[in-house]
Amino acid sequence: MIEIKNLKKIWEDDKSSVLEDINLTIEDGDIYALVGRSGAGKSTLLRCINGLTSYQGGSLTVDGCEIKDLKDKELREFRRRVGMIFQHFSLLERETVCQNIALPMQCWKYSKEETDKKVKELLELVGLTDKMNAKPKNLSGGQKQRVAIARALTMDPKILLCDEATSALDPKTTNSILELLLEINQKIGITIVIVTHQMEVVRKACNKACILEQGRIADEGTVRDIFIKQPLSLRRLLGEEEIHLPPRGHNIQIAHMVNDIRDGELFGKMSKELDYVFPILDGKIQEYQNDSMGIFVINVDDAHLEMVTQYLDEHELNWREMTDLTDEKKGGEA
Ligand SMILES: Nc1ncnc2c1ncn2[C@@H]1O[C@H](COP(=O)(O)OP(=O)(O)OP(=O)(O)O)[C@@H](O)[C@H]1O
Repeated sequence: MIEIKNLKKIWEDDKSSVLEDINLTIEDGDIYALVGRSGAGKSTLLRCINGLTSYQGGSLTVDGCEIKDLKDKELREFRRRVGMIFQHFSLLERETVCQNIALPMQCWKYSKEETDKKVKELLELVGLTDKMNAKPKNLSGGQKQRVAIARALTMDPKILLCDEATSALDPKTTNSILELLLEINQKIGITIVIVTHQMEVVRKACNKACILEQGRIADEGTVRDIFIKQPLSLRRLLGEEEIHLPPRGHNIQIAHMVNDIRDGELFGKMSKELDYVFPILDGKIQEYQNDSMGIFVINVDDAHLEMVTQYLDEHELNWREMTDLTDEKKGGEA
């Protein structure tokens, strides 16, 4: 378990604060997303977790062990158990796939026999057995990331840190890498922490997330709750300011998990029961780990606002009025 309490980090050079009062818990087996705008402090927080950068206040423990108290040798030992992958894969171009994967075991002086056995297992896990003798320059981006994942798993880490690991990949390849990460998470129970700016990565792969804004946690919780409640921080991140809505009436956004809708077609039923026809301005279904979420925007006139919002509350549907990003009515918090 990774426990972070009141964490504070200041850059030494200019004494600027980059992380302030960070509190979060990442349970064993979580796939946890750290999201936020560029410069919010995501990579810095990730680097605090594996001791690549220090922190000045608060506490960061991994399985009860305070990272900033670790001496050099202990820190090296700790890092063996934390794998890391990056956006640009960081492979050695002159070495083959096999040699790249074997690298950490060679550094730690494992026997050739043990190394070969492990590399073979990992090649199978990441689906690259047929590319074992290829050089990175002859691999696609997705294949390179598979090699990097295999290399990160050689020392049987308990934690895998992913820093924008799918940002350089096309959507289809991103999906295949996410499927691999989910498979690894389920097969070996590894905890995965993902820094990303890709919301589809958060929705498809992660069970929990934290939104960082200027070095502070703006929102934190299960991915399902964050996306269904659509907090201000998420909308700022999604750039909702740019959506143009009708100036008349009330634009109500409704979010629900598809599995939660038991009574068939939601809006037809609502319109019939309320005897009120309203326009649906926008609607999309987004894929989540084990479900899909419907997000719709309807426009309601003044006279029917109370009736509609009461209906939504009674049916425990998450809704909010899309006014501006700071002042809004909200329901469905239950
Ligand atoms: N060594 C450093 N010294 C001083 N400031 C730094 C240093 N490294 C990073 N920063 C600053 O700290 C802030 C957070 O950086 P960080 O890389 O953690 O952000 P991020 O959320 O990961 O951003 P991005 O999504 O662009 O990678 C930024 O303002 C950055 O300029």
